Amino acid sequence: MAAPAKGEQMHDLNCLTIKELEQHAAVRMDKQTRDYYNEGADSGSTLLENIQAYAKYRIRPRVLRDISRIDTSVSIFGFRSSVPLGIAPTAMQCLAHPDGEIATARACKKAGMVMGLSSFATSTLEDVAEAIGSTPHVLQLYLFEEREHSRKLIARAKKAGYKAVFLTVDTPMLGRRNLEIRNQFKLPKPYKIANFTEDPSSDAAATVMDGSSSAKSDEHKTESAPGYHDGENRTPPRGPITFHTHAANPTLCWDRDIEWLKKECAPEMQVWVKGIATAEDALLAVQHGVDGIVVSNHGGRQLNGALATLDALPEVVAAVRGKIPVHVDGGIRHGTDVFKALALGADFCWIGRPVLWGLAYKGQEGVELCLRLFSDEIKLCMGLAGTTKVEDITKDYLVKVDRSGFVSRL
Ligand SMILES: Cc1cc2nc3c(=O)[nH]c(=O)nc-3n(C[C@H](O)[C@H](O)[C@H](O)COP(=O)(O)O)c2cc1C
Ligand SMILES: O=C(O)C(=O)c1ccccc1
Repeated sequence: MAAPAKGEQMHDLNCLTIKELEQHAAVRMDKQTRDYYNEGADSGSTLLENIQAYAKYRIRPRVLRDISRIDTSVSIFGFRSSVPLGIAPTAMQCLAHPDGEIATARACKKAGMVMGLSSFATSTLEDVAEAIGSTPHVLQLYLFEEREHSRKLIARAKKAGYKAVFLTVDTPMLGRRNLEIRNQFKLPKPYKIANFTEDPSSDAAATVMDGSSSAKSDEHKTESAPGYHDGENRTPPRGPITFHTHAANPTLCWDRDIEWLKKECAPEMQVWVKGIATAEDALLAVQHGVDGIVVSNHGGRQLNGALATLDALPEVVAAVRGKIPVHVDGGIRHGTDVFKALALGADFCWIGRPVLWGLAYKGQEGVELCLRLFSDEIKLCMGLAGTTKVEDITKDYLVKVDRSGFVSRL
């Protein structure tokens, strides 16, 4: 770390960009972790397009506007977030660094940024809540077919002060990730899927703890059938029952499940849906009274061939018409990406992999660096584009460049 001269910012001269952070992380992670974190589903084209979509837009900078006071902050969950950017929930952060989600929580607290915690975290939701203190935190939820697991998790989250539940809706089946399959990905000892270990008799705990096929899988086959809600006595997937089988819930549907979740979460926690990609589903989300939407394709890890999230964003924004907040994640690697997403109508953005790379690079310090790089870039972009307030970032600041180089106003 270079010592800052007066009035200068602190830089890590070995790591000045998120691209460099990715490169440092790549050589520090073992192959299984690197592949699990970085890959997308199938050929990975949606993962790539999430990133490339940002290059289709260019900024129209305005000048001579006195940008000496730039305010990058926004209100979210009754809190003033330092930037319009939060940390998306990603599973098993202890694979990147032993401090895992706790390091991420501490870095978020320092930066004044909201954190999403995965249901499949390697730290308990209570420990993460304690580490982040009064900075808002939300719990990502996979609604299990065994409702009791979800009910317990929701009750714990309420007690620990989580502001919202983000129901992940893009995993009715798990996307095909070929490197994960080839590596026979398993959570190495001593790490645990921390939120499900308290009740060793439960299916989820028994199967997520070691990720392997065991005597429990046979029990699961017979016991879990009543967990399906369509009345059919279907057989759960064959083969090893792992936490992957539990994350994917093919029975999820709007009427029954959103109503159930809203009742369970009220009044303390909001209910958001994460993984909306169309105007039709955005309208359904509004009709079902959810509190907010995250336009997401799970970082290109689910349906490969799905639209890049930045390309899905405008139709969602148009459909929602300001009735509820619309957030976006996927492929955000620069401050200018955040600016472009906001200009296209997003209220807030989230980053997934860059935080994992920060963790792998230097634990909490690496996450702090990641968040600082984004914050500095957002401020610089706003200033150079001629904006001093986040609310002022509108589509007037963007043009779209098509493949032949033709530039059009939005
Ligand atoms: C390694 C990894 C694990 C993830 N785990 C979860 C998860 O447990 N729950 C969830 O809803 N999304 C999960 N996501 C998706 C992220 O929340 C987010 O949508 C995505 O990472 C955003 O794309 P980005 O990585 O390009 O920023 C995961 C993503 C990655 C890369
Ligand atoms: O890897 C993922 O993208 C993910 O969401 C997940 C997390 C834990 C278990 C299964 C899937």
